[in-house]
This record gives sequence, C-alpha cells and structure tokens, in this order.
Amino acid sequence: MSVPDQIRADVDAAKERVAALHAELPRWELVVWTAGNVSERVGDYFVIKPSGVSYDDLDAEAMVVCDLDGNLVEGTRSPSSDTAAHAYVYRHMDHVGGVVHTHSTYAAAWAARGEEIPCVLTMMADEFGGPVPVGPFAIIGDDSIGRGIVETLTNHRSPAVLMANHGPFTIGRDARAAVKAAVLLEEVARAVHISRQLGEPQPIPQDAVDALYARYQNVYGQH
Ligand SMILES: O=C(CO)[C@@H](O)[C@@H](O)COP(=O)(O)O
Repeated sequence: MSVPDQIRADVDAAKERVAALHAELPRWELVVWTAGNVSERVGDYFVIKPSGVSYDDLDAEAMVVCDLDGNLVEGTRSPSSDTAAHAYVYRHMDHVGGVVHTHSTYAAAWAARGEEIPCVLTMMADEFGGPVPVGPFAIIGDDSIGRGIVETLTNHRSPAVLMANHGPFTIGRDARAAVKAAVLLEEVARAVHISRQLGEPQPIPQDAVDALYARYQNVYGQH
C-alpha cells in the first residue's frame, strides 16, 4: 500500500522533517537507546519512526506512514510501539500536527511521583501556560495511553503531559513544535527539581502567567 498521489510530495517532505527531528532527541539528551519517537500529521495519515531502530539509522527513507487508525500504509518495518497513542491523539485533537514521546530523565522522575510540575519559572508560563499536568497510568498496547493524553490535554494550555509512571508526551501544531515542547519540558523539570532540593519554589501569580503566555505565544520571536 501507499499514500494517495495528491499528498505524495507532502508525505515525502514530512519524512525528511521527522527524520531530522528524531536526531534532536539524543542531541538534547531526551532519550537513551531508542526510547523516544516523533510523528507528524499529513492529512489523514502521519509519519512516524519504525520501532526500535537506532537514531543513527533514522533517515527519511526509514520513516513509515500510518493512517489515523494506526495501520501501517507505507514502509517495510513495524511502526513505533507508541503508534496507537499518536494515532489516538490525531483522531481526537484536530489542531495537533505533531506528537513526541520521550522518557527524559527529570520529566520521568516527576511522572514517577505522579506530581505535576508547578508553574514557578517564566519559561513554564511562556511555553506551558501554567503547570505541566500528570496523566493517568496506562499500559502500552491499546488506546489507553492516547486516551489519557487527550483527556488530560483537552482544554489545557500545556502542550506536555507527564503520563504517570511512564514519561512525557508532547503535542504541537507540527512535529518541530512538539519537539520544542519536549526539550523545554526537560529543562524546566530539571530546574524545578533542583530548586526544590534547596527550598520551596515560589509560584508565579496567575495574572503574570497569563501575560507571559500571551506574549510568548503571540509576540516572541522574529516578526
Ligand atoms: O517505552 C517504550 C516501550 O515500552 C517506547 O516508548 C520506547 O521504547 C520507544 O519505542 P519505539 O522505538 O518508538 O517503538
């Protein structure tokens, strides 16, 4: 099988982007071995990595394509073991164009405690719009993880969720935005963890969180 001709070029471009973005996971020390994955939506399909393949071997040609039910439609290897979770998110969150899953150390440590990361840094207000929430414990193999991600992030500002006893999933308008959220998540998870070792981090007032989030989401960057 393969994708419809009218999206062939878009799928091929997404394969290049998603392959390159997988290299960002070891670059920012968000993964060990093969323990992380990135996907990007292309119409009624999404591009994702093959399961268990070294990041050194993940080029555009290695990427596989699935439909929104998580069925493999293009590629010679099995898709990521988290494909069902990515697919569930795409089916139930129309605005999401990219999904990332890692087991990054500090975010996983907060997930192991089932504790949300409090909004005590301006970087958290900027990128997450408040605390980073915890999602329910769910075992890989069906829609449980995807359902937990969607239930937690629907109507929530955060693009990241700490799945209890597991690790972070992030979402974005595209795969790059989801990777960025995963990178900043691990940074704030580490900083708040370190802060709490020496005292009690101080929450940012809600009006300041709202102002910082609005600026960062709508003004920050090149214009
Ligand atoms: O933690 C798990 C499996 O338990 C996965 O998220 C991780 O190993 C990545 O798996 P894939 O290589 O994407 O299949």
